[in-house]
Amino acid sequence: MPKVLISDKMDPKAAEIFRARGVEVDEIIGLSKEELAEIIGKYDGLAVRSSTKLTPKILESATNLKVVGRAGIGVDNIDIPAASAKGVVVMNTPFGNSITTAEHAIAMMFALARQLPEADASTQAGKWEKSKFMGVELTHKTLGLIGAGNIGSIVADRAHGLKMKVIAYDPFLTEERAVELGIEKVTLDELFERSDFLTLHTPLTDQTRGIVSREALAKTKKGVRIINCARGGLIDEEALKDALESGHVAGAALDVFAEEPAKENALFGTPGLISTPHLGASTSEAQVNVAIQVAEQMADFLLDGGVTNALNMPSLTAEEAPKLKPYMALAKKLGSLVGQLAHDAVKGISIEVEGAAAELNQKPITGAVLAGFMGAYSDSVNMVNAPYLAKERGLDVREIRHEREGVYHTLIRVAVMTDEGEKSVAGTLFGEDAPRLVELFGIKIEADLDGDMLYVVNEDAPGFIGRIGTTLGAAGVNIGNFHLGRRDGGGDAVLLLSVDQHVDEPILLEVCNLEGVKTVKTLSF
Ligand SMILES: NC(=O)c1ccc[n+]([C@@H]2O[C@H](COP(=O)([O-])OP(=O)(O)OC[C@H]3O[C@@H](n4cnc5c(N)ncnc54)[C@H](O)[C@@H]3O)[C@@H](O)[C@H]2O)c1
Ligand SMILES: O=C(O)CC[C@@H](O)C(=O)O
Repeated sequence: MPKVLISDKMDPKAAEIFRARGVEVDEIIGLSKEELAEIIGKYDGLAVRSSTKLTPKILESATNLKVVGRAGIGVDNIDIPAASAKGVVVMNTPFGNSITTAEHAIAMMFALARQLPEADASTQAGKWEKSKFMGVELTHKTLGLIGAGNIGSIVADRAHGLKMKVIAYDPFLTEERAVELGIEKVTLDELFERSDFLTLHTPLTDQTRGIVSREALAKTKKGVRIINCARGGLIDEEALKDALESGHVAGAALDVFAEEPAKENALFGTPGLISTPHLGASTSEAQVNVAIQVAEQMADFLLDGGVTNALNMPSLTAEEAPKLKPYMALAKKLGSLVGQLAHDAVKGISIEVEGAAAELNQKPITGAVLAGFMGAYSDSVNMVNAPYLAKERGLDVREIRHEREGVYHTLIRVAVMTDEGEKSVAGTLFGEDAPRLVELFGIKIEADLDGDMLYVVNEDAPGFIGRIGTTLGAAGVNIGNFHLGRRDGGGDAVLLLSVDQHVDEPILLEVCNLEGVKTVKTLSF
């Protein structure tokens, strides 16, 4: 009988389901990391919320662990690469707490508009300060969403009921989906300039970290009110404190903090701040939903090998898996490349397989492309839910199969349709299993897509490679590999550099300022 440990406070339904399905379960809450490392070796499954940190060190001791289930959305507390390397499947429950979290954001918005916590404290202190707490109405105010995925779109729906005007910045949101949601799609700057209330609903990624920065706050309307029920690192907390103190920001309601548990924080005590201890998902309904889902999914996997909502594993049969594995690795890298490089709203994506790839089940290849593509925008996407999410968001997904064999024995081409037209990338397998990019936006280029990379488009003129090499060298960035491509007949050249470390913003700016540079972007695989 498989054995599961529930190591965070979870609705009793989870344990009930495990037992009913024939899975042995222990519930031990509040273990230190040393205690967890000591006992984890006994378990086949680990069910967590956000308190348990599944680090590489703990995984080292997890000699029997096969699956980790996160009763919730964010998996920041689980080291997924380390779990994958160890062959441990990581699952989450991407939709179970969305309504609850959206409702928390709306509650925070009301609390800010009418200063409810301060008014409550003052009234209970016997002060009856009726004239001190002048509020604002929500009706006809503009609500700016950063991120309009599952939770953001529910917030938009509720805000419409409150007669608010909803605008959103989300690079993944198509015009069609925005129209369907009744949201006006705007640029990030416009969102900062126009919002009376601003609410965040994105995962924490390299692109979203510090998205509400000091510079961004300076662009906001005086008197803006800010709500964050997503992830702490999205806001520069020091800058927010200054903006609250100066009165530029009228109020901020935070459920999440850069460091959690936030027992101390520089923002605490700042006038206009409302805070809750990461309560977004804390309703009995949501906790029942996520507990049931996580227990069912983990029991399915441990008892029957069924895979649902896995973040690091495709749904596959035992025979297909080994053959498909290198093709899926290639597909995911190509999807991730276009996801990271597509700046405009993508309306559709086509996945074309040719040669040996055309003889295989195309669904997992498509799933891998979509997981790679959408993984550039959201951390809760996986092979299983990526096609569903793509459909829900109006992304037109096309699969094309050619039996023919071209220059390469096998080829996968991924094309995205944007307002600016179609852009495509293509890759093959070198040998049996080495994924290799062979074409990028119409330019022939051969590259491994691996680790940290730099994508540069420049004028095809002499001396450029020397200049970029010198600039990166002077900044202490070691180049592992250079891949070059140029458009036939002249014009732009493309450079893909493998670098030994993530290239920070100031260095990126230096590269950007080099003569002849048209575009620079960091990539990560
Ligand atoms: N406070 C809580 O207890 C609580 C509960 C549930 C979820 N969350 C967090 O809320 C966040 C949103 O969850 P969700 O289920 O809506 O996720 P989701 O993946 O459905 O939506 C995220 C959206 O963010 C968009 N996005 C990605 N990068 C962006 C960028 N650079 N700029 C603007 N938008 C960008 C994506 O396109 C997507 O539409 C996650 O961070 C999740 O962990 C918090
Ligand atoms: O489990 C919780 O309480 C928080 C969950 C939330 O942050 C999530 O990402 O699902």
